[in-house]
Amino acid sequence: MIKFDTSHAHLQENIFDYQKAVTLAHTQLHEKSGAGNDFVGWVDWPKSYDHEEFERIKAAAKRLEGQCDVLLVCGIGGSYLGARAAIEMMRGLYCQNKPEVIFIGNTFSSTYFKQVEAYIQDKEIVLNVISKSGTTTETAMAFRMLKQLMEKKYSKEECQRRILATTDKARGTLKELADKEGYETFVIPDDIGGRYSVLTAVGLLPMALAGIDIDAVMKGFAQAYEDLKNPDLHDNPAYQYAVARRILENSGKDAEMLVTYEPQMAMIAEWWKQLFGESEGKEGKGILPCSATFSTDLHSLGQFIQEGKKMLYETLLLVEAPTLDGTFPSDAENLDNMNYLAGKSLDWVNKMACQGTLEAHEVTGDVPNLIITMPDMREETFGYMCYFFFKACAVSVYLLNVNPFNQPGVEVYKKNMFRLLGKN
Ligand SMILES: O=P(O)(O)OC[C@H]1O[C@](O)(CO)[C@@H](O)[C@@H]1O
Repeated sequence: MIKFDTSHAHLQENIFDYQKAVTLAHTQLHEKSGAGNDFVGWVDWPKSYDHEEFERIKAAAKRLEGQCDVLLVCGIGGSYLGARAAIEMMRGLYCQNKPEVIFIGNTFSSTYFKQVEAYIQDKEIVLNVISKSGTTTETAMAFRMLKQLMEKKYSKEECQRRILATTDKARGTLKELADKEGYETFVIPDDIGGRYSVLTAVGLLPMALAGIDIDAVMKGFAQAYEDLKNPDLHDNPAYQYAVARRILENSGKDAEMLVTYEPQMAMIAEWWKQLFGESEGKEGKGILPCSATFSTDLHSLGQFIQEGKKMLYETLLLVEAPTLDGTFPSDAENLDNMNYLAGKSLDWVNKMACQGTLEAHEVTGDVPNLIITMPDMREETFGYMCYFFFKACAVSVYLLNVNPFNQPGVEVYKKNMFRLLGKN
């Protein structure tokens, strides 16, 4: 379903020379014998996920269908990015179906919170708070304020219907609070870290509440599990991508720019940045993950990519069939001289821009390009793509001799912040 192409990357080593190291990384993942092996629950999740909970997610979505104008999804990092990436990719950015989805609890910005608060005042709302620890400050602050707002607006029983908590199965502040208040709870599994959790309740509940067919998402996820379970590099595009990254790094590329040509995929890039950045960026190692949306950013970052320091390579995340398309109209007067495009499809123009840019960057600019192609931006493809990136990331990071499943560096800012906030 996903195709991977290195023919524009000018790799200076042979991918297949890495077979031994890849087989070892694959075995460590599947046999849970590598670094961070407490957090590899996602590897078998397409098969082993909790089917009973999955049905509860669908039931909650059905129960609340048509009852909210705005779905508030309160979380940060791995408890936020996947759900947003999924919903934006599959629904597009100006979806007219209800509910509107607003993400909150992912910033300390007072203006952001107050504007959302004012915006939802007269709207029917449902709130899904998502936090494994329950103590993440951005999320906990927003949740307290939203909870109070909802308690003013709705009865206790109605709050119990409209507030859903996704958290640890047994412990933690949020689990205790939810049980005490009588909210329905959904589980973030112990052995799946935040950035690998989008196809647990963390992402599936917001997706289902937003009207997305999560059966189809899980079908694509399971398909990827089958397609990518062979360690043979000839048969495994995710592992080819994992190796290509290391080869490009060996040739002096310190940054990987994930490029999409669809604005509704911009959050996929944000999700991908956390996945690779938190998994790989430690012990002074790693490729900096960054992103761009073309052609928009060709009018800003394009200059640097074309002629700036040769420190980066691009990974194009391309889509064969757009969700919607149209035809460019002809104009009798042609005052804007645009008639040369009359009758062409809008997506064809986007594809030609991509082709021209690839040639400009690769050939003239000497910037290697890896190409990942997906058939569309629909449910099955989303599920498939998640597993593709999970496996590619974990194996790529194992090849670097780094634990892909911890994030010790994230705690440093928190310590300083808590000291300044007077938390003991
Ligand atoms: O679900 P929680 O505990 O609120 O954590 C959210 C995010 O915070 C981090 O721990 C980093 O601070 C991420 O790894 C995680 O995805």
